Amino acid sequence: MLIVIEGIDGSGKSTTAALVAERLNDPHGSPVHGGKTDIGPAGEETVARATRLRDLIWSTTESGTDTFGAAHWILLIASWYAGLARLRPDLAPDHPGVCVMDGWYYRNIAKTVVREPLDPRWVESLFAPVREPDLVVLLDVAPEVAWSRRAGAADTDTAGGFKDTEIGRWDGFTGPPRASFCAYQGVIRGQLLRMAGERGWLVLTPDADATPEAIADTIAERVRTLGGRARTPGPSPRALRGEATGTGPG
Ligand SMILES: Nc1ncnc2c1ncn2[C@@H]1O[C@H](COP(=O)(O)OP(=O)(O)OP(=O)(O)O)[C@@H](O)[C@H]1O
Ligand SMILES: Cc1cn([C@H]2C[C@H](O)[C@@H](COP(=O)(O)O)O2)c(=O)[nH]c1=O
Repeated sequence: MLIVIEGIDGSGKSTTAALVAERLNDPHGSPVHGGKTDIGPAGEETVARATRLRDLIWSTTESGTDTFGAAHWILLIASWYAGLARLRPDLAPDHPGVCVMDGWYYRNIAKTVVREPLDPRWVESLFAPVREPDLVVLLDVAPEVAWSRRAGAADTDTAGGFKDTEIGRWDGFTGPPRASFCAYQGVIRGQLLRMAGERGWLVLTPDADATPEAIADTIAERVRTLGGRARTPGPSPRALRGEATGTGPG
């Protein structure tokens, strides 16, 4: 079973995903908590190739503007996910265990269609080889909340821990870092909510003071409810996800 925690930058995806994995029992072994950049077990040559691609996407120094363009980036990212689907046994469609991923490619699609007027159907089609999760949980956190957690509430003039791309510098947002982050991430949040509606994700809108543990408890409970049914013939995982759409703690 593949569970994905999605949300804007800094919304708490990795914190929550780790806690959800801790809370789930799995007869096939311990639930795995993973990140999209984890390669998994592989030979030296494969690891070297994957590392080069990963660094090209996530570890290269990004200048203040996007030199290469949204199509370039999304093609690289689609290439990463196509390979990952084959490298990571826990992401294989027939893997019996539970994997909780912090983030998937959805945020990349959102950023791409915000950046340039590319055909959204073409952008989405690039990810056709990638496994569809059994459940996607959108942590619908306000950008102001995400900013204050990471950068500090009073810190408006420095970028805190956020990258230029997260502050919207590639997307024409030029103001002080906090204002730019909130404006840009507000647009991305809107795109993610649109995708949630179209794809039947579970949308959680936690109170700003909801603890990660409380949020993880809610998600784990929802997964337990879905888990048994998702493995039995009958309603498709998509139908089950649609059934689960709603709001959560807070
Ligand atoms: N419910 C919460 N309440 C308070 N702080 C939280 C909560 N969830 C996460 N945090 C804190 O917010 C910050 C960002 O969380 P985290 O790194 O999990 O977000 P993320 O969505 O994975 O970020 P990124 O998009 O950069 O990968 C961290 O400092 C984390 O400890
Ligand atoms: C299309 C597009 C791509 N990127 C690129 C540049 C960054 O290296 C990574 C960041 O990905 P993450 O999953 O959000 O960490 O993707 C981007 O930042 N914005 C875009 O619109």
